Amino acid sequence: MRALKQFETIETIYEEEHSFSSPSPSSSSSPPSSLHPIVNAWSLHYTSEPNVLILVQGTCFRLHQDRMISQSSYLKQRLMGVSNVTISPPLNITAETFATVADFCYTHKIHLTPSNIAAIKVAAELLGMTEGENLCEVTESYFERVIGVDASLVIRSCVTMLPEAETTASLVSRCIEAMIWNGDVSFLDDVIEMPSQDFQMVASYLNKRLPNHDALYKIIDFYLKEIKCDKLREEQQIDICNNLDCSKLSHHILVECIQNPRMSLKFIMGAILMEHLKTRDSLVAATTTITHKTERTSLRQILQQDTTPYHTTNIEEVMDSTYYRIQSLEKELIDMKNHLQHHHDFMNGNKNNNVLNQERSMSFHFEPPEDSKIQRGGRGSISSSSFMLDNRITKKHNKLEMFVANKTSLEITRFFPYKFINSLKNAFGCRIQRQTKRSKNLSEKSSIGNSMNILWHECPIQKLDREHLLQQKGCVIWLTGLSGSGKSTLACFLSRSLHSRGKLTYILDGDNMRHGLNRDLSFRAEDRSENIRRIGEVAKLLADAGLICIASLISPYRKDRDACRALLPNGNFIEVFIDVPLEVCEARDPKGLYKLARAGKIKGFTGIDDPYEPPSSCEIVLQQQGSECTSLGDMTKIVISYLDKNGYLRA
Ligand SMILES: Nc1ncnc2c1ncn2[C@@H]1O[C@H](COP(=O)(O)OS(=O)(=O)O)[C@@H](OP(=O)(O)O)[C@H]1O
Ligand SMILES: Nc1ncnc2c1ncn2[C@@H]1O[C@H](COP(=O)(O)OP(=O)(O)O)[C@@H](O)[C@H]1O
Repeated sequence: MRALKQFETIETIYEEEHSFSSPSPSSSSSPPSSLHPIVNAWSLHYTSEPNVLILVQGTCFRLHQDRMISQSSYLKQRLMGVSNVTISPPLNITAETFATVADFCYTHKIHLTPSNIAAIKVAAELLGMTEGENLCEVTESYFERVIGVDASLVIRSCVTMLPEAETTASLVSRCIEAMIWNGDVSFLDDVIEMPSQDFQMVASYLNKRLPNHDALYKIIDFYLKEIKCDKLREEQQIDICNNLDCSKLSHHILVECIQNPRMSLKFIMGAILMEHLKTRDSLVAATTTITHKTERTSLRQILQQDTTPYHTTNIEEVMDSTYYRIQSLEKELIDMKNHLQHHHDFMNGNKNNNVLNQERSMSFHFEPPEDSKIQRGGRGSISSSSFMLDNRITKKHNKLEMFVANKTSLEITRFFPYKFINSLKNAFGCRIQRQTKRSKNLSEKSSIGNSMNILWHECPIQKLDREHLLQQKGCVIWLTGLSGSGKSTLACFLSRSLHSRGKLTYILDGDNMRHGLNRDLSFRAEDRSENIRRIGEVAKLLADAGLICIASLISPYRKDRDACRALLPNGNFIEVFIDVPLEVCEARDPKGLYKLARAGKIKGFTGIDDPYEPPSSCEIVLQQQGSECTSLGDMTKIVISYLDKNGYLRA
């Protein structure tokens, strides 16, 4: 193919065709003038007039049919037996782009840039330019090269060409993929501009392209967070989340997903199952000696296998507990025998007449109670099915019987020492699980921190019992944010509102705690960590007491907050980020501290010369609405409705 530069005489044979079909002549405009000389030169050289009209978004192009159909399968099909064709939306090609493409059809030269590549590539794909010199290939090879060096520019032009940019050649997802490889996250600015249906499409392409979905999770989470999930319909949110494949997420991201309130419930369920299967696989891998395991395992088999270790653990616990109960029974029986022996000897003064050494007296028979003082019954009593204490022990002709028969129940309790009764209560009265725990703890003396040989003491009244009493679930609402963001104020609002619903709360305010428990701590990083750790520990106790504990402190470092979260059972730590910009907090400056910090009179002030690390994923984010602060009433409602929905306000 000869370049048209070589033509010496060029006449203008190109002309606008105002009468060409729709739209009306008034809406037509001229194609770029650079195309005129090229078409003219071609006409002169081959002595053939332009013989087709192509109308592109209001602009008429008079061109040579053979030039166009030799390169474009779309035009070849459309121009069959006709001499005019209209290219209009939804075919997303502008007149300017078409002129460049037409130019290429004549000259096989094209000037590609990061800003025009998307439009030209899309046009080439839509027009099926895979014939002849092949604009599809030319643009493809340029695109591949340019995204390696300038993907941030390219993606901008690609996003404006959505959805075609994605449907024709996956341009946006390929840019994102390239940028992920280069560690460049500036594409997030472009992502946020996408309408949800475009984002959904790009995410679905990324789903297929990316071998690991950690980055895709971050992109989806960012999108859901920034556009605020509540602006999406539930199905849209589900569709977006469905682009994540749990099996392609690494462990820590999977765990993060499960706890992420922005993820759809369906996705979280899938993630939990995947986490469970992964854990199971690791366990199986660690324990099994089978090396050739090629056959597929059915879900039924998996579940059956899973229940086996569970049952084994249960059986072990019950056996532990039974063993402990037998041991303590034996011990108490020996004690009881010794005490009876002792009293018997004492009363009779006859050490040789030892009834308890006779075979018969080894078994105790307690008569059915007439007015029993301690009976089988509720928690705290001797709850064995076989022990009933009466004020008479029947052992005819035995002096012991007479002695006992004359005693009041109080004396009987003296006679059977408290320790014995308490031990019997322990041996019989406590629930198996609790007993098991205690039996373990008894044998496991630990060293914690600087303390040696310390035991954990279990009490039969536990968190669930207290929660039942209070009709609420013990938890920690952890308010974090800059100084002046409104933590203390919101804590009071929450406490008051919950109080009026009959719920028991307690506030741990950073400022207040520094007046007492934490008075020895400064604002250096390590002291802040210690401050947060201590408050976390106290909060944990309050939650265990069944209270709704509201901790309100800057807690600027993510790892410290995460450490507090880890202290509590899952779901008991509700992190609330009061996301108020520094400028707003600084303008409020209720204590004048920002002013002092700016003047350098306070060093290491959060937000000024000490960092604040916002939560990367927390249960609730309370953000400004545009330039307006969310009202305290609304913030309170958001938190309380979270508590309500998640069952914290009932036992
Ligand atoms: N250097 C520095 N940085 C931040 N804050 C400072 C500082 N010095 C004093 N204050 C005042 O102390 C309050 C913060 O205490 P906290 O215990 O919440 O802080 S932290 O969680 O240990 O970071 C904080 O109170 P709030 O305004 O309630 O947050 C400040 O008033
Ligand atoms: N949602 C809100 N809108 C407007 N002002 C608020 C809001 N929340 C708190 N404030 C005001 O901001 C200032 C700082 O609030 P405070 O609760 O002391 O913050 P923190 O405990 O985070 O330092 C107070 O004067 C308070 O009245």
